[in-house]
Amino acid sequence: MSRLDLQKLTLLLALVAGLLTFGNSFFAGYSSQREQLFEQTLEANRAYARKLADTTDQFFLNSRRELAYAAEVLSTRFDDPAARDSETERLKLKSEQFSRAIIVSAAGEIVSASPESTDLVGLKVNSIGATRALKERIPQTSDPYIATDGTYLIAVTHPIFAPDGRYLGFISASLFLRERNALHGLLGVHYYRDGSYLYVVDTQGRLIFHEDGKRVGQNVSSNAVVRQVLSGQEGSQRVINTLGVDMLAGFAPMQSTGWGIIAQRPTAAITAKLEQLARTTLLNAVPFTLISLAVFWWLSILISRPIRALADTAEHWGAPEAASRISMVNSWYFEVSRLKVAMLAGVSLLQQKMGALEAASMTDPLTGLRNRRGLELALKQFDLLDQRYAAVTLDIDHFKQVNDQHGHDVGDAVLRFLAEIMKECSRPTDVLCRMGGEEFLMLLPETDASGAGIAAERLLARLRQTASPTGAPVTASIGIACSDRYASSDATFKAADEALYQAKRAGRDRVVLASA
Ligand SMILES: Nc1nc2c(ncn2[C@@H]2O[C@H](COP(=O)(O)OP(=O)(O)OP(=O)(O)O)[C@@H](O)[C@H]2O)c(=O)[nH]1
Repeated sequence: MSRLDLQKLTLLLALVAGLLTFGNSFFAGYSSQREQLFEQTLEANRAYARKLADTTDQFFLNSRRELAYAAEVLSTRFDDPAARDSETERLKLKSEQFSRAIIVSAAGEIVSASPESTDLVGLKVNSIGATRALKERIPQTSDPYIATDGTYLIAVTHPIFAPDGRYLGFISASLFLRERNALHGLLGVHYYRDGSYLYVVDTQGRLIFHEDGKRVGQNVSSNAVVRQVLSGQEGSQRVINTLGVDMLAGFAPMQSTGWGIIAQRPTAAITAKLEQLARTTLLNAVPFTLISLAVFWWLSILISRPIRALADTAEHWGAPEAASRISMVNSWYFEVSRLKVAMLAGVSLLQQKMGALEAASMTDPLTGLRNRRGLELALKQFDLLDQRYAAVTLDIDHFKQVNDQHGHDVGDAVLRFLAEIMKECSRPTDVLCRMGGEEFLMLLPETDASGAGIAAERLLARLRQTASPTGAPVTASIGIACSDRYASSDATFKAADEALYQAKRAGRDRVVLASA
């Protein structure tokens, strides 16, 4: 598996951060919108239930007034069949509010009915509603009951009294609950087609009105909302309905009858709407997300590029061009510029140390002159530049005696002393080496035999004139050979050595030029 680099890492971090932020705000927005919608729906349903309760109350008030008027008319004409039929007819047909209108005598006999087709006239009433009306003799709106002819209804009744106070009977207008009735006109048109509906319960919690006509008559008093509205409360509540559906219900009681009106909307309808909204929001967010990703990607490249460039140079710190490669990195932000400065310092330190080590490996520790490795490097450079040189070999005379007479330390000091004299008597371009023991070699570039001879004589003269660490001057013998006369550097050195040997044999303290 490839290792994660900074660019991928920054991109990944940006992605994770972006997703978390987006997810967080998305879900926070979603939840708060849902709560808000729930509250709005609950309040709308409460207000709607209230409005319908008021409208329905008004309907029953008006109905009572109508009946009161009819009772007034009939108080003096109760015995007139035409008058009775005229009132039932008016109530049933002209108002078109009621399913049926009847007049019942004080003896409990139906004396007029509209529509006439019902053929009720002459029947004795025995239903709960009629019995109660006959007994209580007051205007009232009944709870639902099954009428004498088996119809499930509610009835608005008004007693009829003669002017002398004699009870004559009552007039009744009824709504057939299992048929289309005035309540449908008042309540039936609901505003949503998403499972929202409303229903009306009587004081016992039985359904008087429901969009599903088959449920009329069913007792739903176990419903928490029904219990509240029947206790006279108005309000709203999230509730699981009798069929197990999660609903947002608003409810209001009716003043005139004590019934309750409940308007409700399925919670799922709102959630579905919100989910649609969420999908749209997500889809709308796609282009923005893509643009953000592209920007993040571009930024991650910008941020990681200098770090990567620095990391690449780190693999080649030892290389001579490392410093210049690091310098070229575009350190456009603070951290990278700090890192770059630190790396440059590190590289320079490393190269110094490496240079020092390299120099040490080519230097004779006692004298500070080049050793054999140093000589080889110098020869390579001469070869590269095709440079000729004069090889000057030098050996201290009777050095053994120095050691013997003055001790090894003084011998060392004499070797250092000679090295200093060699440096003083040479040019910066001359290559000065200690070949081992008390043997030295000088390469004088672009110098011919006579030039080298003059330089060697000058050095010997200087030695003769200067007191060495022994307290007295030391002398040396020198052999010279010029490279242009020999096939190789080895041959040149060999020739110079032979010349030195001749100088020793000839009595030392002298210069001998190799005879090629
Ligand atoms: N103090 C000191 N002595 C060294 C060092 N290297 C070699 N020698 C001594 O140098 C002496 C070289 O002596 P020889 O090669 O016999 O020659 P010489 O005495 O210089 O005599 P000629 O060369 O013939 O003039 C030896 O005694 C070595 O011990 C060194 O690094 N320090």
